[in-house]
Order: sequence, then C-alpha cells, then structure tokens
Amino acid sequence: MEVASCFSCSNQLPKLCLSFKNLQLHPKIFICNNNNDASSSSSTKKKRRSKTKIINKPKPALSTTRISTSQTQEAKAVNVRTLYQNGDPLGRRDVGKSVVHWICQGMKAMAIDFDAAETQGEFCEVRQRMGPGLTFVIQAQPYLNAVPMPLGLEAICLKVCTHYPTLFDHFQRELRDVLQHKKRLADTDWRETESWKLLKELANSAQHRAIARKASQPKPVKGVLGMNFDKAKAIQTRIDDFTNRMSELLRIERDAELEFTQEELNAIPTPDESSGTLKPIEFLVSHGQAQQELCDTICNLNVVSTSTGLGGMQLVLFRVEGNHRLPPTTLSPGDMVCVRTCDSRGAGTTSCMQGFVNNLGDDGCSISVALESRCGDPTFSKLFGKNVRIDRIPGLADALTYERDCEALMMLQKNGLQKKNPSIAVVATLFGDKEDFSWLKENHLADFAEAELDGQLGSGSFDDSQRRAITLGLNKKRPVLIVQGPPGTGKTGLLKELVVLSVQQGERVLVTAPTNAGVDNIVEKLSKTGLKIVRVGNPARISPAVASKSLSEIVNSKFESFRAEFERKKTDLRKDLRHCLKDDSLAAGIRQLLKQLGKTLKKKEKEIVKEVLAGAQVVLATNTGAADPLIRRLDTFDLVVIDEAAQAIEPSCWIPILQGKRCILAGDQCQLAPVILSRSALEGGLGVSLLERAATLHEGVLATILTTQYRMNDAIACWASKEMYGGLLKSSPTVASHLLIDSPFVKPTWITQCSLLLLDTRMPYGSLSVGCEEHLDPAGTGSFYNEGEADIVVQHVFFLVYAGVSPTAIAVQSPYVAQVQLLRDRLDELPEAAGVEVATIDSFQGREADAVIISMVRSNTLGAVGFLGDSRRMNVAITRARKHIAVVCDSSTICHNTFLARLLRYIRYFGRVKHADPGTFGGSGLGMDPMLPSIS
Ligand SMILES: Nc1ncnc2c1ncn2[C@@H]1O[C@H](COP(=O)(O)OP(=O)(O)OP(=O)(O)O)[C@@H](O)[C@H]1O
Repeated sequence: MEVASCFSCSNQLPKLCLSFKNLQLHPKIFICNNNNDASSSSSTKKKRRSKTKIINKPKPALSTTRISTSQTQEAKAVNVRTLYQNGDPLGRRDVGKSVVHWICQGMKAMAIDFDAAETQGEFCEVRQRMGPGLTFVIQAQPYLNAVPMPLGLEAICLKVCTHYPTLFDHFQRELRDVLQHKKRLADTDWRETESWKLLKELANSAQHRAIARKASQPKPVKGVLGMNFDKAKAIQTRIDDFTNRMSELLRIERDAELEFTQEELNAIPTPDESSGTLKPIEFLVSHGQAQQELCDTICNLNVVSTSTGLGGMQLVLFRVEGNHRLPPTTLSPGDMVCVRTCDSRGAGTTSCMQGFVNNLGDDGCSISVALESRCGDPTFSKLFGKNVRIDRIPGLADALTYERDCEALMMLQKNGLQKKNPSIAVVATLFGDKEDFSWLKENHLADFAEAELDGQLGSGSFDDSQRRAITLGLNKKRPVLIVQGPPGTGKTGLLKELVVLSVQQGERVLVTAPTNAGVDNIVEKLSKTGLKIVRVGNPARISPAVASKSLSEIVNSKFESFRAEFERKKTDLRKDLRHCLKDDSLAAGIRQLLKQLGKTLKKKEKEIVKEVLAGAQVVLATNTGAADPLIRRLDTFDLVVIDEAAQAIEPSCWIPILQGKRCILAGDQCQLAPVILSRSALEGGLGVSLLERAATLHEGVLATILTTQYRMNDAIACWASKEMYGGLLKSSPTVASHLLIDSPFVKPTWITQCSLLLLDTRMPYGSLSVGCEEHLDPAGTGSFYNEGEADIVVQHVFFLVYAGVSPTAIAVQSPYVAQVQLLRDRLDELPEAAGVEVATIDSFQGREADAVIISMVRSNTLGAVGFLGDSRRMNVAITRARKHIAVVCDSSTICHNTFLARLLRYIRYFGRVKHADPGTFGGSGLGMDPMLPSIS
C-alpha cells in the first residue's frame, strides 16, 4: 500500500485519508510541542525534551460530548505503563471505557466514510490507499483527531491511536454495524459489499497477521551460511535476547515520552468555563494581541491558489481572511495536519483532508499545505470560497519512528538469519561470537582485508589512515566497517570518496544519517561528484541548498512537459463541458475523459518516480526515512553507509542495514549522542549506538580509527584532544597554526590573530554587564535567551566583517532555540552580516566555519547551566571552528560546571579574554564606532 513521502523527523508522508463527513467539533486540549533547547528542527527526539505548552482552546459552538468527571476519574486510574503490546487489541479493561468510547467514535466516522465512498463509486481510490499496519494507522489519524480526547487520558489516547490491532479491531466492529444497519434497510447481504471484502483482505494479509500477532513464534532456525545448526541457533538466541531487550527499552522510552506529555497536560488547571477567559477561536486569528498564546490550530483561512507537487500532492496556499496575520502558532514545515471547512467560529466542519505543512509565508499571513491532488474530487473543491481551519495532528511522527524501530527489530529477529536476507553476513558478524567470526573468515564467507586500489585515489588528498579506511571499505566481502574519528579527521570527505569508488566498482549505495541535517550535509558533498543521487524525504524538511537533488524536484522537472500537456487537455475538456451541459450523455462522457486523464497523470507520475529511483546510483534518506516503501520496494543495495552513526540508537540503524549486503558506519562517540528521555531505558543500554557496540566487537577488528585532524588551529584542537580523546588527536601541520589573518583580504587586528577568545559578560570586580541576564522564553517553550549576549555577538560579527572576514565564513551557535531566534532577528538588521549562519549546536554537527561564535546564554545566581554541561555537545560546538572561536558567556555562572570551568581556564591560558559590555557598543551594533576594543 502507498505511503508516498514523509513527515516530521522521518521521511514518510502518508497519502491522503478519505474525505470524511459529518464530523463534529469538540472541546479539546491542544498540545504545542516547541523545539527549545539545543534541538535542531530535524530532531524529533529533542522536541520531546522541550517543555510542552498547553493551551486550553475555546469550546466551539457545536454540541459536544463531554466526558463526565466521574468517567475521567475512573479512567485516570489506568496508567500508560500498564498497556501491553503483544499484538492483541487493547480492551476496556486495559484502557478504560472513556478511551474505548473515544476510539469507537473515531472509527465509526471512518467506517461511515468508507461506506460512503463505496456508495459514491469512489471505492477504488479507497482500496488504493488502504493497507495493513502503519498505512491503516495513518489513515485513521484524522478521524481520531477530530474527536476530543478524554481529559486526563491524552497519553493513553496517543498510545492507543497508533496501536494497530486495537484500531483495526474497533474499525472492523464499527464497519460491520454501519453495513448491517444500511443493508438491513435495503435487505441485501452486507458481507458482499466491497468495504467488507476489503477489510477481510486486510485481515488475511500476511502483514496483518505478522503485526497483529507479534507474540507468535519466530521461524525455526536452519543452518545458515553453511554453519552447523548449533552455531546458528546460538546466534539466533543472541539476536532474540537483543531484540527482546531493545523492544522493551523502546517501549519504556515511548511510555516515558507519553507520560511526560501527560504530566504537562495534568499541570494545566481545567479551564474554568464560567470565568469567561476562553475566547472564541476567531479571536485568536483576528487579534494580534501580545497575550496571544501559541496554538496548533489556525482558523478563518481561505484558499488563495493551488499548484501541483510530487506524488499528486496539491500545494494549497491559504491566507487569513481579511489579510490578518496568522496567530502565533506551533505549526512548522513538515507537521502533519488535518484541513477542514468550518464556520467563522471554527466550528461546523463538513469534510477533512490530511496533509503536511509545506511552509509558513514570509508575509506572516499565509500558510501552504501539501494535500493530495484530487482531480474533480468534490471534497477538495469544497475548500474553495469557504472558511477553512487547519489542526496539527500531534504525536504521529514520533509514533511512526517508534513503530519503524520496532518493525526493524522484528525483521531482524525473524529474517536476520534467513537465507533470503541480503544482510545475513552483517547479522552473523554483529551477533556471532569470536569463534563464529573466525569461522566466517576461514570459510571465505567474509573477508576483512583491504581491497586493491589500482591508483583510483587522487594523490595527496588522503593520509595513510584515511587510505586504509577507504581500502577496507571497498572490500566487497567485508560485511561491516566502522570508521571512528574525532572532529575534522575527514570522515565525511572519506565517505564521499568511498561512495564514489563503490559506485565506480558497480555498487548501488544507500546513504543515511540519523537527522535530516546530517543527510543534507552528505548530499551537498556528493552533489558535486556527478553521480546520480536522489534524496528521499519530506520536501519541507530538506535544506533548500540540496533541494535540487530531492526526489520531488527531480520528478517535477521530468514531469513538467507531461503536466503542461495534461493542463492543456484538461482546459480544453472543461471548455467542451461548459458547452454541452444540457446534453447529459455528452457531459458524462467528457467527465469520464477528465477522470481518465487524472488517472493517466497519476500513473505517469508513479512511473517516473520508479524510474528515477531505479536509475539512482546513490539513494539518501534519514535512518527512519529508509523505511519509506519507495525505498523498500527497490532492489537490495550493495552497500549501506550511515554517517553520524554515534547519534543514532541501534534499532534505527537496522532499518537501512537490513536493506543492503554490507555496511559502513562512520561517527564519533564523543560527539552528540542519541537523546533518551527515560533513565531506565538509558541505563538499560538504549543510548549505546551500534557504532559504539560494534567498535569493541571481535577485538576491534571491525573498526578503523582516524587521528589526524585537518580543520582546527592547534590551540582549538588541543582542548578537544585533551578533554575528549585522551591526547590522541593530532593536528595536520597544514592547519595547526592557521588564523583568520591568513585568509585573503583579512586585515591584521588582534581578533584576526587570535584563535581562542572569551567574551566574558562578568566584570573583573564581579558585577554582570547590564542586560546580560538570562530570561525564560515568554512563549513558554522552556528555552532561554540573553539579550546582552546577543548584542555582544552582533558586535563581534561586525568586528570580524569589518576586518575583512567573509560573512559566509562566520557561524553563530547557541544551545538555546530562543537565543538562536533572537540572534537571527538581530543579525537580519545588519546588512553587512548577510550570509552569517546562525544555528543550534545540534543542527550544526558535521559542519565547519572559519570563525565560530558561541552564545552560552545562561547567567543566574544558582549557577544552573542546564545541558551546557554535556561535554559531547560542547565538543561539537567548539570543534566547528577552523581558525577562530569566540565564547560569549557569564563566567561566574558557567564555572559552576567543572567541565566548562576547565574550558574557560584553557581559553584564559592559551587564548585571550575580553570583558564585554553590550552598552558600550550601542546595543544593536549598528552605527557603532568600528574602532576595535582593547583587551582588558
Ligand atoms: N587528507 C586531508 N588533507 C587535507 N584536508 C583534509 C584531509 N581530510 C580532510 N580534510 C579537510 O578537513 C576538514 C574536515 O573534514 P570532514 O568534515 O570530512 O571531517 P569530519 O571527520 O566529518 O568532521 P566532523 O566529525 O566534525 O563532522 C574538511 O575541510 C576537509 O576538506
């Protein structure tokens, strides 16, 4: 079944659900998940860490079904942890009757729509979209989203709404009731309906049986790779132990995440309806008031225009009625949303479509949403000229990531040692013990030697350790290679070379990374090689710099002429239709032709997508995105490469690995780690990456280490080497002493000749510079900002630019999202700073810049430094700099952490310190005296 591209962190975008009618609006608690500290927008996990802001939304005017207090209290006794997940449907006893009632309502709406589609002769479209497992779960979301979750039970609802066996079970029951009722009136056999037949088809599919009975016995192990039965059985036992343990840890982590959400919800007092504090939804839309809260619903929107995108997605541009600005919103590109028509109060919905946010307009008044194209579809055309509301569908992206990780573990357990598994040698290597490993080698089933290079490498561009890594990686019989290397040792460059050479030796390669930023980084490198590369993923999550390599752009460009021809024919037919409206049979014929034309367009597009992917030498996606059916349907890959592998949990790495014959993992376990919310999941080992585990296996023979760095001035590299790598990191003489002054057109100033600089907002006599206190983001994101530090950063950028440093060679980082936003706003005011990159530390991993400025933000009397104290994050931040690093901070706060205190001491000793006061430079940095400050 079809899932065309992606949403949120991963890369799957569900095809549109069916239209559905007669849905009622209900009072609802809206959850606003905001990225705050450190998190890159691509990391959904980080979203979980962010404080959740809840807004009690107003009640629509429609009649609503309130769950009674006693019901809620009764159901509150149910704990999310008590839910089990063995593949059986969860019943009243497990989740409580309020939640069961909630699912029933959602599934009933879906069943009614199912039946309506059959009555209206649109069932083949339904058939196309429906499928077992995740496909079904995705289709069910808008229906569930339209029913209010019982108060206090949101976490359980979020868990249940992705529990396939439960949803399917309830849907089956509701559909049967709907069909029975209808057919009783018509006196026909309801079992003969298309809807029921489709349901039975799903229930009989192998995938349904596999998912709905996860507890079933794994297949019996036969001898694999010619091993005797006992050996194979021992490996299978290890796989079983591993997958069972990991599934349990994933479940604990997911529960922790849901409990976190529930705690946040519970912390909000129940709205006092009599107080009159609730405002109608249109108030939020039409009043630009300061006290407006962030919301994940936007109402009173009108369709302005439409255009067609990939996969038949219709990009629909909405604008707020009366050209008001959009309300402050949590919606961001890639978010999955439900689009419905409504009245001016946001109520009275008549139809619903699922899609994802493409972007929010720069004018602040518009939003564009990708919906599935529905040529001649009455549901789609109903949006025109109507009030429309857009609601975010929460939690599904995280649920999908979780489901895909679980699915990968299931496939590893069931198929890992089956003959048909292309990655059987990888599985045997990573789960076999020393004896099995030697046996593989002796029997020439795996070879860990270096491959011959035949002078393919460009001379001089790689050192010995890099050459060794490349030759090991080119050996087609080597199942696993781990490339470990501190920052700047050339891992990404080496991976690029490896991919190019592997393609040259006839291999097809799948390249993944845990985050979209990581994937885009390697796409950027590979795009200059002339290889046929395709980046698969949600277009809204792909960096504009590499958009031309995305599947959507490639398909669109190939499809252009065909689409133009289609539009021309469609216009002609429409004209004809207008002329013969009185002749029913002729009009019906033309309508039929229009429908046929739409189908041909879709078919052609599918063919092009298939052709592009099949012709690609390299396919790139996130680890989770590699589960996209578009990728899964392709032939087995010869090689799977995972970059930034230390940042991924092991289950997610198995998604791409199981699709290739061999794999190469590159990363550094001293850089960003996987983010785990639950302490017990962390202690249980969920935070241990595959890279870390595999590097120590079989006496380290799977790994190769790089130790010479080619990025940083030695003063910067020495700090990282001492703090993080036991002094092992060496600097290449080509970079060891490079400074900003060595770049062309850069003037000699004390700053351009300084590699390490501390801009301290604390004065030598102990007082803090005016305006340099930290503040909690009033938007309620839980993030912090510091205006004084922002001013100091701006003026430092100004000094650098004034000294001749190119703005594109400067990067500004902060661990806090609110500070990043503030810095962007401030630097936008400075035309000289156009081109300076401002990013969170997490999103800048894997990148580099000549000059890096870090704003630490925290300044408080308690000495609280939050996650600044995470040495791996600070290692990433500092090691992005090639020639100059400036740390802006309040030393008295930061020094409360011993690791950070050592960093400041190191800068004081080997670099320079300036006590910075934003007031003396004229605030925003604009119009200030460009004389360079002296060092105090
Ligand atoms: N052998 C080499 N000779 C000269 N420069 C090199 C060599 N290898 C790598 N470099 C340069 O070193 C810099 C860092 O390389 P790269 O980004 O690939 O490192 P990395 O290990 O991926 O770093 P990180 O872990 O921080 O992402 C790049 O500018 C690259 O051009």
